[in-house]
Amino acid sequence: MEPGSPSTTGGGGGGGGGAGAGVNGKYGAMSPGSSIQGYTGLAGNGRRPRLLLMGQRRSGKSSISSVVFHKMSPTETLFLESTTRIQKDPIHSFMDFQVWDFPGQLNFLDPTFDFDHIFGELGALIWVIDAQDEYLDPLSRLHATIIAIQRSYPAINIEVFIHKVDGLSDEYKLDTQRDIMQRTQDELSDNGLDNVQVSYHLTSIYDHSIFEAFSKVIQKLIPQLETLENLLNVLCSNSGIEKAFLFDVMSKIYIATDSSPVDVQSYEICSDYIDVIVDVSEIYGYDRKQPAEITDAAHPVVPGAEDEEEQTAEASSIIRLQNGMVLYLREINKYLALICLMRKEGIEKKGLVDFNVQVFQNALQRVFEVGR
Ligand SMILES: Nc1nc2c(ncn2[C@@H]2O[C@H](COP(=O)(O)OP(=O)(O)OP(=O)(O)O)[C@@H](O)[C@H]2O)c(=O)[nH]1
Repeated sequence: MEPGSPSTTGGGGGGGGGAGAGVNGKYGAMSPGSSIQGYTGLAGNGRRPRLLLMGQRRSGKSSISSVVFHKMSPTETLFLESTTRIQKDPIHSFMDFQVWDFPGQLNFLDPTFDFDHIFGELGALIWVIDAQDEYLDPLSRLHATIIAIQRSYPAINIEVFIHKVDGLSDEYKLDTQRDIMQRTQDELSDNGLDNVQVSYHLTSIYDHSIFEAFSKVIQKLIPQLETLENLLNVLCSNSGIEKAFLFDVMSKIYIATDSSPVDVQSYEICSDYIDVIVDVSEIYGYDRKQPAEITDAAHPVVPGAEDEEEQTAEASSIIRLQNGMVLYLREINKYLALICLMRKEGIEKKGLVDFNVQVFQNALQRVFEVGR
């Protein structure tokens, strides 16, 4: 959370220390050293991955970028004007990357375009197809693009967003996806490209699907992903947590989760929880210094100001749900928050959960430090 997040520590009815049935003896404190096992090393080349948003005119590229990265409400996208030149949007978050939004009418396969300038940085090509519109033409442009870039830039992840599926029945959505996949596979095979990995996502800006799709796209670009998953697995198994997500708060993209399957409802409730926290922060938050600022000689703690502990304490919050589950949120750093879903018995040992989360947080910091 940004400085200004609420000091909701212990809020929402958490911290109950009732009879500890259910978790006794089952979970244990994590040892600080054990949690960074499985660390696999980093690319650490200091480059900013680039996400290229391409597709036909009015397919929804600018809307996607505005909703996910600029918190625009989906209905406001109705008033977006057509993009006339490449929009380069640097995103500063837990990982710096760039989003390039291409005008739909631009023919970047034209030899006058500097291919290397567009595709040279490692990243992802996100091809947006309007599923409510005629898609055969856009699909052949996608095929031509993959064929043109594959040999020179095989490391680019190709992600197809079958977009605007909010207006379609479940059956029609799946039929459309199947058709697009089949046509793409056939076309690539005919061109001798049998092994190209293309991922498909059904998306809409009117629900969580666009955030989930972006989460998957971004995760592929995080060299530490495997380590983060291992850390979350250790945290879950030691703390009675059923599902844990590490979220980038501002974009609501989850950058890692434990290896149990993601069910849409858990993801949605965690994502909604972030909205609640961000809204509360905006109203009741106060300016908190970052730890680096506090120890910085240029910014000494002013006598009489809130004490150092309060200044640096991470925001946290607990919400008990009607179905007996508990949502536990803890700020990890300026950008990231951990959100866990657990049974109410799990939170009866809140001290243990807090301790394990602290160990997880320290390990995470070390992982990112090595990355830098
Ligand atoms: N129903 C529905 N409409 C959407 C969705 N995403 C975008 N739109 C609408 O699609 C229209 C075009 O969106 P834009 O984001 O301007 O499309 P674009 O691809 O950037 O268009 P160009 O800039 O011309 O290339 C807008 O009216 C959006 O409100 C979606 O998920 N569902």
